[in-house]
Amino acid sequence: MDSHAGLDGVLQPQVLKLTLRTLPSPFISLVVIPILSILGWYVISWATNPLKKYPGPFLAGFTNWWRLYQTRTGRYHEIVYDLHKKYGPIVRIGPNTLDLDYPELIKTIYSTDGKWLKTEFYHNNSAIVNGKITYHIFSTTSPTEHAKMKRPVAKYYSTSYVQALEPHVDAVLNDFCKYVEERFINVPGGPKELDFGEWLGYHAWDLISSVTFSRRFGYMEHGSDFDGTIEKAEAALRYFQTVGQIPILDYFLDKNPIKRVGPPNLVHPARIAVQSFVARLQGKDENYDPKNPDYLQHFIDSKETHPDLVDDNQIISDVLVNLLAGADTTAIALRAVFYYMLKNRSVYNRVSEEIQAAGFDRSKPVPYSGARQLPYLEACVREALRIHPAAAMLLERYVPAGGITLPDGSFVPAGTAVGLNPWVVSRNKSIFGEDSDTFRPERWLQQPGEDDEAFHVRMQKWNAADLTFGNGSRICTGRNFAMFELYKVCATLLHRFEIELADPTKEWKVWGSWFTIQKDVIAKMKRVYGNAKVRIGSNKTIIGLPGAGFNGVGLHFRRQSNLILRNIVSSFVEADNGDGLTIEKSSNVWVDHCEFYSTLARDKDFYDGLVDISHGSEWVTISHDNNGSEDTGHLHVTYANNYWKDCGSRGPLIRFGTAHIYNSYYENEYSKQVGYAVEIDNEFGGANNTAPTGTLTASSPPYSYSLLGSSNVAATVPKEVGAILSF
Ligand code: HEM
Repeated sequence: MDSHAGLDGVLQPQVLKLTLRTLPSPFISLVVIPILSILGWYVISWATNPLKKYPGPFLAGFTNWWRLYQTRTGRYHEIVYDLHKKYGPIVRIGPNTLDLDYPELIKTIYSTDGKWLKTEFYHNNSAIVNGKITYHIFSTTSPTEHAKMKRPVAKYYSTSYVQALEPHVDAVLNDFCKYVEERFINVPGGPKELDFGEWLGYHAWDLISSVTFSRRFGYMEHGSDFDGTIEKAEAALRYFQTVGQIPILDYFLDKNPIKRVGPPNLVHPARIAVQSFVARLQGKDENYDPKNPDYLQHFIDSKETHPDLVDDNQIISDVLVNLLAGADTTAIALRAVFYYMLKNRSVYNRVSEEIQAAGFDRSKPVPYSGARQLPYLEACVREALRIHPAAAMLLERYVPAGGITLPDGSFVPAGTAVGLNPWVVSRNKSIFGEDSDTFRPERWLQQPGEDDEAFHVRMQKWNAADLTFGNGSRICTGRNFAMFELYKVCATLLHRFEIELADPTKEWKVWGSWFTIQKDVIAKMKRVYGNAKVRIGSNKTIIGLPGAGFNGVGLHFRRQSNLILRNIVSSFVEADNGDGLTIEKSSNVWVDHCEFYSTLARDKDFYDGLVDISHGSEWVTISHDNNGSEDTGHLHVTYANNYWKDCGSRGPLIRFGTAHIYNSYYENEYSKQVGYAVEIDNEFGGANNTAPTGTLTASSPPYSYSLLGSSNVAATVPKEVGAILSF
């Protein structure tokens, strides 16, 4: 007892001290305890979470920061695909999120019944309008709101409306070809490398703006992302995919009222959208031709048909979604098709042969109706979209009330975020075969020994597993337009050009998460010309419909008589095939309203002549033609109302003949050849006619003709020449 009492006496103050010490210091109460509580909460949530049974990265079971971090690697698509290889068809990629690889669930999860709602992942794709967060057709998660936005405009994305956009697509595609030829092909020293991938992007942006408001952003013309919009759009995508993993971050970063650090504003597209809308309403939109409808006009019309649903803000929103959803996606798809074709030379050769054999008119873009008749091209496009889908992240949906039992028999409760990732499902080996990681277009064709029925059933199964454009009520609105663009652009470029990768051993670079953006597709292009001499017999009339012509095909009229050639465009005939038109030992020829051209960038003998009249040809008339001729034969030739521009030499060279040249305009001519000439009422663009004077007089020709007066020639003739006739 004593000793006890003694101990009490000694120890008591120390116990008191210890008790005081264990009272929480500010550090403990402000830091340690909250951390421990949070950790405890995490552990309890983890331990009690019904998704605990599913495999996946350890950290992903605790926090969405795991997947947020993965979006910053640029390899998100590959990381998730590898996880499926490791864990099987179900991978837990967040505490409440499952990434599934069950193609048979596509119809259920991406249904049209409005029960499987998009998650808040999509929400940060929104803006504050009049102080309120406003979602658009892509980002709204409410089925009611979505239906209200989609109903007024859905029909304008149907095949028939899309096909009516073909003139826009043709015009942009023609200019794409022109720019590429001028800047990278017909250049001193021959073709040079171009960043083909970037150019496909410029094309996609200019095209989507053209079909949306009949005005191009101008990236092709500038040959660069001159206003930074393409880069900003990529930055906005990076924000979207990253912040989407923890949606609440958007309220702090973008939607806070103090300082916005959200995605960059796309000022230029927004400004043009508003300008075009206002000009259109005022009837002052000079870019718009009512004969060629565009989406802006459709959206304005939708306000008339659905005044209760569409207001001006909705129209601007529809325009902007078109631009932002329809540019990068189609650019990625185009790059994928070309890259894989160019990497696999046998595929490239086969698809090129198919297109060349189809006999399309080389002077125009391939019509969509023709491009859709090419089975191997279709196989290439589908295979490229399969192996490189533009969107490669989970298309998240909430499991509705009642939950879902997965094919492995496990149960997933309501409220879980689930979905499939197009990148993963399109490589599913049970659907696409053991070689699903390989680009092999042939898989889309009927196989030897596979009857029609079996092929049909296989394609149905593959189509059902196709998530390239999403599925169900939230399927991509622009998919018909995207496919229209893909077929036309691929067919046209393969038809007009021979394309190869600058370094076939080099891989492209892909930065992937929500979109799989590619860089470094550097190529070399050459123009594909017809490569033939075509002989024409006597008594023929060849008249071109508007735009018709021959590229690289030399027409030969030899030892014949009576030929009329009108309204034809002839270009780039290499010397081996003669000239654009060669007339030898022939008589009675009328060439009218034709255009002949090649380029000054190549040696003058590479393409040789344009129109060559020689070996005693007789009674030839060249009228209303654009560009040049050479080597006039020693009999009678009339040149009336022609426009020669930038001819390198011999424009024309009159060695032996008698030429009557009048009402003709020579601009930038470099002809140094001599001959004999009596010229009347011509315009030499400031230069002098130094040819020795001949003996012809104004009344010598055995026909009547009228003169414009030399001072009127320059202003009049260029407008009246060339293949401008319509029949
Ligand atoms: C190859 C090109 C394209 C691809 C691969 C593509 C892909 C997709 C995907 C996967 C979705 C569904 C997203 C989800 O469910 O989470 C989607 C939605 C959408 N896409 Fe596309 N897209 C393409 C071109 C276009 C074009 C050209 C337009 C417009 C002209 C467009 C407009 C839209 C819109 C408005 C949505 C939202 C639809 C809705 O929720 O009702 N897309 N796209």
